[in-house]
Amino acid sequence: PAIFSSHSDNNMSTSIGGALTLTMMCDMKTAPFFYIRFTVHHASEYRSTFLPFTVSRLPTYLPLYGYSGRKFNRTLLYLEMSPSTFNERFSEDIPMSFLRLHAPFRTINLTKLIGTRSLATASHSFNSKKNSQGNYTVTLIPGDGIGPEISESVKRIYHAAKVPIEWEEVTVVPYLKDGKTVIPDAALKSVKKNTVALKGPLATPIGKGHVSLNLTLRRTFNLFANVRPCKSIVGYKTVYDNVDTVLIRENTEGEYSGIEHMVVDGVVQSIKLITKIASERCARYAFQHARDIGRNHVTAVHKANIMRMSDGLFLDACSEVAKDFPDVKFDDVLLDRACLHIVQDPSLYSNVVMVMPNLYGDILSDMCAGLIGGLGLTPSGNIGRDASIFEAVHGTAPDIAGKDLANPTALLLSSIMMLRHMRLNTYADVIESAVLKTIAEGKKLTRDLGGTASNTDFTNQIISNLGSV
Ligand SMILES: NC(=O)C1=CN([C@@H]2O[C@H](COP(=O)(O)OP(=O)(O)OC[C@H]3O[C@@H](n4cnc5c(N)ncnc54)[C@H](O)[C@@H]3O)[C@@H](O)[C@H]2O)C=CC1
Ligand SMILES: O=C(O)CCC(=O)C(=O)O
Repeated sequence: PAIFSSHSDNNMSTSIGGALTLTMMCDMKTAPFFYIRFTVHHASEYRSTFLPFTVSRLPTYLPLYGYSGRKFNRTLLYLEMSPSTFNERFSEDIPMSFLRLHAPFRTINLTKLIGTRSLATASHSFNSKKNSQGNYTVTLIPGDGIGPEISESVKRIYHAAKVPIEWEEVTVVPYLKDGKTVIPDAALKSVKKNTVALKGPLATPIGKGHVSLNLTLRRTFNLFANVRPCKSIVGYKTVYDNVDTVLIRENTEGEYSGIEHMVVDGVVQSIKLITKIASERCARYAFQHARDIGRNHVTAVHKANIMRMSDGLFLDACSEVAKDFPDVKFDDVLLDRACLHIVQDPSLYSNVVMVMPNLYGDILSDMCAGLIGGLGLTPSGNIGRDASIFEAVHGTAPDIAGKDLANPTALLLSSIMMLRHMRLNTYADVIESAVLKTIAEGKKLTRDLGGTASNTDFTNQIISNLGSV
């Protein structure tokens, strides 16, 4: 059962089996040693308890003497409670609104709660049941921009291939609840119930407006590992014909933690939050995935030479997890060097699973997509404990939206990852063969692949190439 019911970005949202972390802005009045009292005010009861948070000061202390004629003594504190303590202390539902934090000895003044988050510790495996018609129900989020067009293409191909899936279509539009942008309840309920979703891209306004609902979904459902494979398509000629990279991106924190604030006018601070627990579970997934796909080599990609503490922690976590996988070779490489190597000779990474912090995975996967023919071709799976959501690497492509020009391959290949996750391997194989054959034939290619076909023409060609299941 969920402990905190709210799923909004700035609220506590965690569940048994998770850990709880809090990040807060504080005015450091005296020494940075203090206890935090954590109280639960419930309609029927009042409880007050000291909780064994581990408190650490992030290296973000900014003594801005003379900068604007004032001295700033503000710092960010990061608190973490281990999963075992969390589980020991909590075994019931407690709504967020009943939680209060206190600093009892007035040594510290909590000025602002910037972010709270929870961490899942194990990955979800698919165990849903078929409905009375013999189909699995899967949530479909068509999304924005080209999303509805490419989703329609997937639906048509699935219908033609008689895949035993019934789509439960939900929209994800931002709406305000208690002053915060949240995802509609119907969408959350559907993903929670079905535990598997296929998602089109969602647009995020730049520099203003609502927060990314893509990131909100990943955090809400603890989608802690983002698997991004990228493979040259036989018969489709690019500069490289030997790309076969597999990248696992930490999906819930790092540079995408969404913890940003203005220190003073003209000075903005953005926190790259790296935790041992999130790094370890991502690394564990990467090692397990390497075993599952028959690669006996994991490489951590990082910049621990510069970000010694944050990337250093990520790297240490990977090295620690490596000890549990003695059959899998482990090494590491600096991100810039990895980029150089991949564009010079992608085959260097064709027997490896790369694992890396969030931002690096976002950028490196687009770079790999460019090597095989573009973003129209690369799929991904967001793997979590509470659910798994499959989506293309690309965005909403506003430049071609509504024109029937989009290439549906990336979403289709994401759906094929989803079918394998659901153990519907035969259907996955049939659809994959049809899409790869269509591209290799080159008769009906979308414009991003150098052809003149519309999405509809391309989809029709895939359908005509479907073998019998
Ligand atoms: N996971 C998600 O939902 C993601 C959402 N976005 C959002 O998407 C919006 C647009 O972002 P952009 O930077 O323009 O990136 P984009 O990936 O939407 O487009 C980049 C370029 O690739 C092309 N492209 C992308 N997908 C294609 C496809 N299936 N077929 C043919 N061409 C394709 C576009 O036409 C464009 O020229 C933004 O609001 C961004 O925040 C971006 C990346 C991921
Ligand atoms: O959320 C967005 O709009 C962009 C997200 C993105 O590029 C990603 O993390 O895959």
